[in-house]
Amino acid sequence: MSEKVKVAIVGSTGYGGVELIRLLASHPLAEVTSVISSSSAGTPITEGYPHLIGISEELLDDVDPAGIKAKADVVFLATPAGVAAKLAPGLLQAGLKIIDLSGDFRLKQPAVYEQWYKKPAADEDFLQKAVFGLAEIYGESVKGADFISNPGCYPTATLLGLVPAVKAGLIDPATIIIDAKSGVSGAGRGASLGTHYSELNENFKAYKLNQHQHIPEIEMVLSDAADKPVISTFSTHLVPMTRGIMSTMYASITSDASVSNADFIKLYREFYQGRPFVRVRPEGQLPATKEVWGSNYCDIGFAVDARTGRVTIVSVIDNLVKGAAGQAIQNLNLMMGWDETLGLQFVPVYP
Ligand SMILES: NC(=O)C1=CN([C@@H]2O[C@H](COP(=O)(O)OP(=O)(O)OC[C@H]3O[C@@H](n4cnc5c(N)ncnc54)[C@H](OP(=O)(O)O)[C@@H]3O)[C@@H](O)[C@H]2O)C=CC1
Ligand SMILES: CC(=O)N[C@@H](CCC(=O)OP(=O)(O)O)C(=O)O
Repeated sequence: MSEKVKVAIVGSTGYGGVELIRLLASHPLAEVTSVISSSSAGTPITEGYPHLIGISEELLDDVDPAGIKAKADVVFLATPAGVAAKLAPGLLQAGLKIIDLSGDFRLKQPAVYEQWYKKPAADEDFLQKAVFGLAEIYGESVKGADFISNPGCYPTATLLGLVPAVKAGLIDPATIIIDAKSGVSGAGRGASLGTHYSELNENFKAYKLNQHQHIPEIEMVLSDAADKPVISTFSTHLVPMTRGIMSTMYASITSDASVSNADFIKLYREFYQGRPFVRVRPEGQLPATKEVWGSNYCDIGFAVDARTGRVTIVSVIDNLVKGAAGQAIQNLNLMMGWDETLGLQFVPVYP
């Protein structure tokens, strides 16, 4: 029996971090050997997260590259924007493999990162080294990579819903409008005015319109798929629920001939053949967030409107699983040359 790969998590006390602990607890080939905190080293993680009693009893470790290397082979960075940019070079130099869940290494041009994230970008050499880990689109470059940048939650739902149609030229990329909604865990565990109960409950609000930091990430991949520059409108909304993202996307169909839902379904099923985490819904069935809750699935459905010549594409994920920790473990599996479904073969929690 081979030894398990040892994994450390920086930012383990955040929502992405505890979701990694939850999922890795049943991974057959990986084990969490260090949970790390910049503010609570020396205390048990179960103090803040009693649901982990009996699962993660280790005391929280300091953020120290040499100490991490002594305990682990791979490190997940589940930290706020700006932290991984500073930490990753030292961790790579210490010989660790990295999977970064933040936005710090997704955009390849420092000026673009600084424009949208309003923070200094990572060193350009390291930006170029990091592989963008959207496995269903860039799987070949993810396999065996040492440094993976996990895609954002909204871009994951959005890009899996759009790339096949853009690549095939079935929709006009210039007409794409993306209307996305997220549950509040997408904002992390920290309390804020906009996310506390009385601001959120029985409320539904748009935020960061035309300013969201995921806009350049979405445009980067759409431009790659279209093989020409694409810009699009991307609007985000906060929904009073804990988990889930729904991306509803509108675009004009390019073909003069009548294109049907069945044509989209066929195209997407062929595109995602052999990709276990994308489920293309049958004719007339649109996915809902609860149908992927707690799972690594992205479910996609279509509604072609012959009257307007447009298609509406609906794509849903659980932001903490396929949008963060689950996708990061999928990337760990590919990094290590394992089956990409290891430790992720669970059924959505329903109802
Ligand atoms: N929530 C989601 O659905 C998704 C989140 N992401 C991204 O993943 C990352 C983590 O998100 P999330 O877990 O929600 O965020 P949280 O705010 O819940 O957690 C972030 C954690 O980072 C740690 N941290 C803060 N500052 C530092 C620092 N200077 N050095 C080391 N650790 C630090 C904190 O723990 P401590 O004080 O103990 O160190 C904190 O618990 C973010 O970049 C986020 O944008 C990506 C996709 C989806
Ligand atoms: C609901 C909510 O607030 N969601 C966050 C998602 C942040 C995120 O995941 O940020 P990075 O991918 O850039 O790390 C937001 O819209 O900013």
